[in-house]
Amino acid sequence: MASASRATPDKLPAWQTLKQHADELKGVHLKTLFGSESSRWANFTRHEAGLTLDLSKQRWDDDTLEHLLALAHDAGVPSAIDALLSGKRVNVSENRPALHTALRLPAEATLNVEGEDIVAGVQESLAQMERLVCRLHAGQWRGATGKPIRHVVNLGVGGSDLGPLMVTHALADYRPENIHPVEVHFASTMDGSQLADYLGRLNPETTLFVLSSKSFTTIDTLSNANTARDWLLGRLTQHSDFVSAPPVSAELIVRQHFIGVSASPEKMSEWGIAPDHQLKFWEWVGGRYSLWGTIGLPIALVVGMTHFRELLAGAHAMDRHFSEAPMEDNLPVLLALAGIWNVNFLDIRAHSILPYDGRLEYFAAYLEQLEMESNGKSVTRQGQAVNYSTCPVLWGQLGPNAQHAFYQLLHQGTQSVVCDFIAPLKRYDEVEDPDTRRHLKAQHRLALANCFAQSRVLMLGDDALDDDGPRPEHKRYRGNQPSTTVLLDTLTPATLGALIALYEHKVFVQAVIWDINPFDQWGVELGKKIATDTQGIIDGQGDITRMDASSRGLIEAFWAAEQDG
Ligand SMILES: O=P(O)(O)OC[C@H]1O[C@](O)(CO)[C@@H](O)[C@@H]1O
Repeated sequence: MASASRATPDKLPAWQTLKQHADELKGVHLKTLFGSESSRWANFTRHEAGLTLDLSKQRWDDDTLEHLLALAHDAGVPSAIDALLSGKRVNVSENRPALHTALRLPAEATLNVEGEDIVAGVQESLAQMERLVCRLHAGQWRGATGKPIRHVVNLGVGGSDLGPLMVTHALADYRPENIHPVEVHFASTMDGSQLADYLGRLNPETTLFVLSSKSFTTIDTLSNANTARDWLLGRLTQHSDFVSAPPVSAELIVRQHFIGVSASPEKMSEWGIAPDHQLKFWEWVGGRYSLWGTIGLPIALVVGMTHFRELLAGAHAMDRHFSEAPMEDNLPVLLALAGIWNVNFLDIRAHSILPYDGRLEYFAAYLEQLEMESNGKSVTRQGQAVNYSTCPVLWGQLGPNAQHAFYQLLHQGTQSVVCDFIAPLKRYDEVEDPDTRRHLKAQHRLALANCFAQSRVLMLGDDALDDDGPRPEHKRYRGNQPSTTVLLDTLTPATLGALIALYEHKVFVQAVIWDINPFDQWGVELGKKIATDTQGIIDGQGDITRMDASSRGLIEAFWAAEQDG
């Protein structure tokens, strides 16, 4: 990481140069940039690890990129990349490394961190996960009444939910054949509504819960876990209409129906998870960076270990590129610099993520945590308030659906938004029936046509039309909205791994330039504490008169509703 004494980015010479350069470029429309540079596609597009990154529709030119690269250099990006990948304590507020990249190193690699090679431990944790996956896929994992497990419900939230949820959905086509069928589900919300749905329709005899929580203290997950345990105990320790088998002991139920995944084995044991059903990981893996290890158990259950390892290999290919490629060809660095340019120099602080592939339905939700929990910070690594913007507001959903929802604002709203379009070049080759394949391939072409059309209209506005006849103001498009397009050669475990790693490293490079720590999340702590106090007051154990009028009114409304029955 950059040295503790480095200047904040706004004090670096390249920052001032960029400010002046932005003043010159601000009045230049994107269509003009394209008009004057026929080589934009070649200049601003790079291909790596099955991904094509097209940055040509950013509102920048060759000089901009040169100045941004100087900024990255002055901010110490190359040495920060080394520090990250070699296991230096880059997470300064928690005084530990951030070694998610170690989770995807090849088995034969070594990585010495503070005198210890950590690769062997990582491989052993993957091997333990593989043993559990094999038992489930062989139908050998039996519930307390002796029936093979058919349903696995992941109970986790944030990084213990979003990554596995996103990847299992994206790679559902990669389910291995000829295995005992195990369906994977996710329940995250503390209100219990997702879990209640599963409890209403799953058979307790054949359902296994994975308690996924790095800290094993997250109330959302623990409250779901307690509900699940009571549901199992209620159904399986006594005779019921629902369960045919004779009652079994509570101990056996907890043993056979729960796996724990956490960095705290003590807390898993306290909760009652059997030691051989505990999958561990390390404090040096951040929650939102944890899908690559044992938190990825639901992924391995859906796609099998072979595909899971391909996911890791794809991410590792991006890690190597990140580590070795010169900055001007380095995809994560370039993606990060485009973001810095938009946020800090063009004042564009809204960012939309728009995949044109239904399999990437949860990608935006995943990135919302990755980017905003990492870089939604306003103090430097030395604890001083920043006087420049950091992470933009980031949101998104499937592009084709968003076209019918919020694209109106992108095209004619009052503020600039930068968009990331994401799509695979090839799709549906594996569909066996020729007629269905032909139809689906036509739908893929339709989706790509829309994807390419939208970024073009956002760029050119009215000029996307050949006919520029007079039209009323409400039908005008100003264009000039920047965008990035990421094309996957095809969506595979490997290219998905590379895509996720691309964004992880982008976030890191931006954090280095902004001089903030992307690996902590102190901003979520106060809310948790006040929620505990508020729960006490709701339960009648605290002093409501200490509260503000609004919060008091809300609690009293709840009490009144409870009394009404
Ligand atoms: O895995 P855990 O410890 O349950 O935490 C879940 C999530 O909660 C957070 O700590 C935020 O509250 C995230 O950073 C994390 O991914």
